[in-house]
Amino acid sequence: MLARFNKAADMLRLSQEERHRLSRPAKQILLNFSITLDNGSEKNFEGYRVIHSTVLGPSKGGIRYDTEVNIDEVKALAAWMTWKSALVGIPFGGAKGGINCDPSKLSRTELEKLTRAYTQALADTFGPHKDVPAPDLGTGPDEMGWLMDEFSLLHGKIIHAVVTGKHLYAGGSLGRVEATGRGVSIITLLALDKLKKRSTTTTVAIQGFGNVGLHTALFLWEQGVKVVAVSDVSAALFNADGIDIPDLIAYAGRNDRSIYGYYHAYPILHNELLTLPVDVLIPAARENVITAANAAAIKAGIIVEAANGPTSADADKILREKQIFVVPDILANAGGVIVSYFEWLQNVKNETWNILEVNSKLEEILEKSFREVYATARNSNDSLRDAAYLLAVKRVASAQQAPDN
Ligand SMILES: NC(=O)C1=CN([C@@H]2O[C@H](COP(=O)(O)OP(=O)(O)OC[C@H]3O[C@@H](n4cnc5c(N)ncnc54)[C@H](OP(=O)(O)O)[C@@H]3O)[C@@H](O)[C@H]2O)C=CC1
Ligand SMILES: O=C(O)CCC(=O)C(=O)O
Repeated sequence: MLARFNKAADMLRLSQEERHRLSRPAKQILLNFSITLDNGSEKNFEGYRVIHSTVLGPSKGGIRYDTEVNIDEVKALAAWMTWKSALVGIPFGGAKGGINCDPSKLSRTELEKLTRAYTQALADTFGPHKDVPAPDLGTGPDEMGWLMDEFSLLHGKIIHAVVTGKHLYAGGSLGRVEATGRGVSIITLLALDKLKKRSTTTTVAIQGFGNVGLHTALFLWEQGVKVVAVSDVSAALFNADGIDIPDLIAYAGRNDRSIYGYYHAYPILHNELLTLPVDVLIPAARENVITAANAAAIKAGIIVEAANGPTSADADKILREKQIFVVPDILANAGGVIVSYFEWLQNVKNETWNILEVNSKLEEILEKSFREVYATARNSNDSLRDAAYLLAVKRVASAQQAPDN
């Protein structure tokens, strides 16, 4: 994050003071709390919430339940949220949170206790006009619902707008569950169109088959794009004729959400997926999967970063030399936070929008943002990533310098 930020700061000729103010988080919270497990024993957890910036509005960003989450990761993810919201022009700052845990090893009751304990610890930090969490890796509508419920109990009234990504019955928005994947698919099609590479034979490989990967695969499949490879932790699968995504989703639904053992595709090695000869590679799982070690072997002409931070800074240079068209995460996966903004607006104004309204507004914002980033990159002969950072950092820096701040 810092390598990319510093490049934009150089281009904008920001002073050392401005760089510090913009790049360092406004607040970092490290939590330590325990819950009673189903077997009666106590278990201690470390939790995090980092508020990177509130310059453009209340801080906004997901909560991650994962064994690899740590304060440094959350700091980078929080800053990415600031640049993402600024880039697509929604009035939020950036934040991120997490709990170091393995959600697959916790029961539903334990996950609920964990989420409620985390919310209690952050009851003074969260708030509809202060800091508004959302789902990320390892969390979803259940966790967001428990968070909303606990926060409301602590404040003695229902407060829907404290969190987004909730179930519909708990004040969620139509279209939020699939928003990030829908956004990734919109951006992928825009990139293919721009490069005149969209055809009936366009092929895509997707790493990750969770919320983002699954919905990206589904929407691209619906548009006639051949999804030839997908993976989760348990397996990586390939079918040169294209995988029947609805059939795979149904299979995973019967198989504890795992794609392992699906019989209409061949198992391949996880690393192989990243270097397949496809038109588009979509990393939709974790950070730092495209590195200096494998970047030279990538054969896709387009990479659409659905995950946050999937490409390491030293891999960027190699991808640029190979003239791979990389759509950066802060643009590619912004669909989630955009529809989170719509959910927050509906909650604050007590409104319910229909799905056509949600999806058409989402598409409008993403198309405009893609056009802006593409034009900026062309004018300055920079990568889309440099252009996106330039636009985003400039917006936050100008707001910070404005007389009101
Ligand atoms: N949810 C959202 O709205 C947004 C998410 N993002 C980003 O998108 C990414 C994915 O998030 P999300 O889909 O919500 O998370 P989920 O927890 O829903 O899904 C993660 C997926 O990645 C898979 N995975 C994890 N590690 C690997 C690996 N090494 N190789 C292959 N697959 C792997 C998981 O497999 P398994 O199920 O087997 O564990 C799972 O299929 C993250 O970077 C997140 O920050 C960005 C914007 C918004
Ligand atoms: O929906 C949101 O508010 C944030 C989602 C998120 O964490 C992300 O975009 O990385």
